[in-house]
Amino acid sequence: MADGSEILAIPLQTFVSTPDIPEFELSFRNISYGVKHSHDRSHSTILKNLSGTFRSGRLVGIIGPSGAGKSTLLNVLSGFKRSNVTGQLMVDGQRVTEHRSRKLISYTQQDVCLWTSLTVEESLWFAAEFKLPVGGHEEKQARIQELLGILGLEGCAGTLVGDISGGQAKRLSIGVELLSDPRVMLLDEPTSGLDTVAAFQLMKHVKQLALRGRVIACVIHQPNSQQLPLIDDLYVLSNGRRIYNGPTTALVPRFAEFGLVCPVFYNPTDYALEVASLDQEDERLKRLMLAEEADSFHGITRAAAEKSVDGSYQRYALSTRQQLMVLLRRTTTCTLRDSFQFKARIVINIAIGVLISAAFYDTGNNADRILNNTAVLICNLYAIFFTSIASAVVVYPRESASFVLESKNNWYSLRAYYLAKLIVELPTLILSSSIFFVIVYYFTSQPLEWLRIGTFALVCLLFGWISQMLGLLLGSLLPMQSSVFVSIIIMVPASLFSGFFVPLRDASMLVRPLMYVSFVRYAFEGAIHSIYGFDRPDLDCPQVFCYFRKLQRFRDFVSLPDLAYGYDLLALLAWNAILMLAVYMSLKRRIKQD
Ligand SMILES: Nc1ncnc2c1ncn2[C@@H]1O[C@H](COP(=O)(O)OP(=O)(O)OP(=O)(O)O)[C@@H](O)[C@H]1O
Repeated sequence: MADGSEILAIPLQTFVSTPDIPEFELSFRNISYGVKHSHDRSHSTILKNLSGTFRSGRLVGIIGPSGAGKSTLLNVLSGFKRSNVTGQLMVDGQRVTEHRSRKLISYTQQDVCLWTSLTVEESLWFAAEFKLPVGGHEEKQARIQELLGILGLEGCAGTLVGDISGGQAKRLSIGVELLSDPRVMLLDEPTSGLDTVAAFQLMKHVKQLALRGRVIACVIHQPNSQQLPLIDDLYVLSNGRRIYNGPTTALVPRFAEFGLVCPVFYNPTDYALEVASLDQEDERLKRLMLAEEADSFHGITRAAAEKSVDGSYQRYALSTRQQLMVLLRRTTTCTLRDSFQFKARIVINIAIGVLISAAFYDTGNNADRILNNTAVLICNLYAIFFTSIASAVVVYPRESASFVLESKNNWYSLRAYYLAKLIVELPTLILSSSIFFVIVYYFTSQPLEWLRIGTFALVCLLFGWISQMLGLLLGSLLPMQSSVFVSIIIMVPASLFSGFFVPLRDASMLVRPLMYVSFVRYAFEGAIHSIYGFDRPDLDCPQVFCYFRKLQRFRDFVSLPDLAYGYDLLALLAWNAILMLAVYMSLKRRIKQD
């Protein structure tokens, strides 16, 4: 890859200037967006009646003070924010509906959301598989190589995304969007966090993409004197209102018309930021805003507002089955490569299994230690719960952010993603918990009968799946810190009403309903049935007298109804179904959420 000195020496004329997309214009009219504050139910308008035009082949810089609404504008134009938005989006004067805009416009957010266990080239490959339905292997390979060249990523093509620099990651996230060849690219602060050389290098690549005939608009915090010549047009925002939309070179004279005179030798964008930061009551600024608003009404025709270019629309490039196959391949690659979490889960399961076995060694057939053996069963459930929920809660928030972004950019459907997720999670759960299960079952001397092993394993599996789903639900709803906290809190009432601490028969009328919904109770009861039900013969008694030698006494003691294993399974299955549906709904809500 070129170093900084080379880049700075590249004259602008060397950029590719032949557009490969016919000329067009993206315009938006009267865009307003408001939010309702949840704390005091007040309402504020973030974007106020914004209009503007971005032309293909030109690089547009969106600037404004912090909080002016730059990111919000990109979110609205890209369709990422849809509720509480009014206004129109048009291509060449024809209205574009929401679905169509998703196809035309790609949006690269400020935070890079990439799969760190894939290499740069693999990231582009998987994106190509999702986005380019037609074309064989060679064609995709050629497109990827071309993109690696355009974005200056050839040197790190084989490097894991987790190991590349911030600038390379930003270029890769642009490349990933470029694969589908969007006509409009919106970039939110692509240069943030980069040094001046890397920022210029990136802007140079972006400029080249614009020159190929796309509309490219990017939020830039403060373009420096190197970057400024690359920016053809500016869109300046002040407190959610437009104060300029036009060629960079015409900004200073335009402001001067309103008595806002840019000092000589001043960077015009610095001055634009100063103007945008003026008191909103400043007469010159008010006049400028009014004039801009009046200008923005020009050019909109009734015909333009009524026509639509939606036409036939296919949201995804692949069928659901094809999406599922690519998702499974990607997840498997990432899981195998980033095996730390999986290995850690196995090691933790073995360690806890050994600890429980040491503490309750050989209790299984001893009538005198039957209460200890009951503790083995509940400890077993706790271990499964925490190891299953913890991995989901810790890992999922990051993964779900990537999923939301890819889903909003129409890579694949929620259905395909969710199915792939479930298919990958199940063997992980089975493998990690069966190691633990075998250790504890054998060393605590539980009965070696297939019926009991099978029924107990089934209870553990269903309980583990509930824990995993609960982890995914929390991970998709809450930030990591909160979900870890909530996952621990949930276990307190769930175990209190498990029937281990307070048997159902002793529970007060107030507590009973809670026991009937506690998934830990059904798992615990199912485990007791497996181990002590199904007409198990009397236990060994190493003492002179063991009260619980006769197992019916123990079953009465724990108020275990006869023949209830099936009900326990049904209850666990119902919990699983509810949680799986809840995870699906919460992911659906995440995609729709602004
Ligand atoms: N969902 C929301 N709820 C409440 N306020 C919001 C919401 N979204 C945006 N805002 C407010 O809208 C304003 C504009 O936010 P936005 O992120 O678009 O600003 P920006 O110009 O991109 O700022 P910066 O340069 O600091 O990133 C801010 O005052 C922000 O607090």
